[in-house]
Amino acid sequence: MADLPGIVIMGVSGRMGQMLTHTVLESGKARLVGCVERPGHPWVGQDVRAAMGGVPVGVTVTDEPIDAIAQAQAVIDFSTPAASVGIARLAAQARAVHVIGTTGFSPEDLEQIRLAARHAIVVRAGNMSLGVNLLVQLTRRVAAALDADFDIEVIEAHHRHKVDAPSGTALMLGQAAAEGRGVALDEVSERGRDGLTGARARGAIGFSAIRGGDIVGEHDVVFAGEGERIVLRHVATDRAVFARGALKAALWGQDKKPGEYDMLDVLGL
Ligand SMILES: NC(=O)C1=CN([C@@H]2O[C@H](COP(=O)(O)OP(=O)(O)OC[C@H]3O[C@@H](n4cnc5c(N)ncnc54)[C@H](O)[C@@H]3O)[C@@H](O)[C@H]2O)C=CC1
Ligand SMILES: O=C(O)C1=N[C@H](C(=O)O)C[C@H](O)C1
Repeated sequence: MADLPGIVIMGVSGRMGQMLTHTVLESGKARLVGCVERPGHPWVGQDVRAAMGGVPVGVTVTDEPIDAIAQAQAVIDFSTPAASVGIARLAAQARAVHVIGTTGFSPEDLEQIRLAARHAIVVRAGNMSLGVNLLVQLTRRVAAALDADFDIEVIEAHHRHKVDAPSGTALMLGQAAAEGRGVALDEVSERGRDGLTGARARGAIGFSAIRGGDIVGEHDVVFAGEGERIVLRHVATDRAVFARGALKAALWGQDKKPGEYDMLDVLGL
């Protein structure tokens, strides 16, 4: 047991943090060595599983990520962009694999993560599920096979608490569609249509977002032509799919060289 990789979970009280805690504790493949929450959170100072209403496991939630990460081989981080950028620096110093599931990064944030990955193994993906990463590859292939007579739209739906849009997954899918088509996403992306928008631009890749209730995560990539339509769809019904992918990434990263990787690397897709 002592030789299994030690994992720290960032944002442990969150929807993903709690799912990750169960996944790591029950995996038999890794040890839970630390749990981090933001300063002032009521879980800080409590045993993580007791805070979740279960039997204590001997891991106390801390708001001091440095101490936790110093004894870990990997940090699994589904928190906020600001927290993840800070942790990227600490994980790099500690030479711990940093698995980043957080979404909603600005270009400046991504540059900070890229700099940290010069010294550390970073695995970052807007979606860690096997199904979505397969969908990314399918999207790239379909977009490469069709020309701009087929309009591409990415539609996503998430729970009412989600704070960023388009979702990280929608951006991955849009990026794959753009790559398949041989264009730069920034130049063709159409977001937030409202009012007299004018007709759709040929070659645009559109994004729209639904927010409501407890939807875990649903993504459609629509290729709409004259007289026919192809719809590629992924529906997540359980956050365990993201947590399993994140743990897989943490284990996969143990023997890799510093650099920025994604789930396509981890899954070999
Ligand atoms: N890549 C993927 O497969 C997935 C990514 N996500 C992303 O993961 C992120 C988190 O999602 P949820 O768990 O639903 O959100 P959440 O809001 O339930 O959890 C975030 C947690 O991070 C904590 N946090 C904030 N600042 C912190 C700090 N400085 N130090 C430590 N903890 C801190 C919050 O207190 C909260 O408990 C979002 O960006 C979401 O889009 C979510 C699901 C799957
Ligand atoms: O916030 C979420 O919940 C999710 N976020 C990720 C995203 O932004 O795509 C992944 C998943 O869809 C759930």
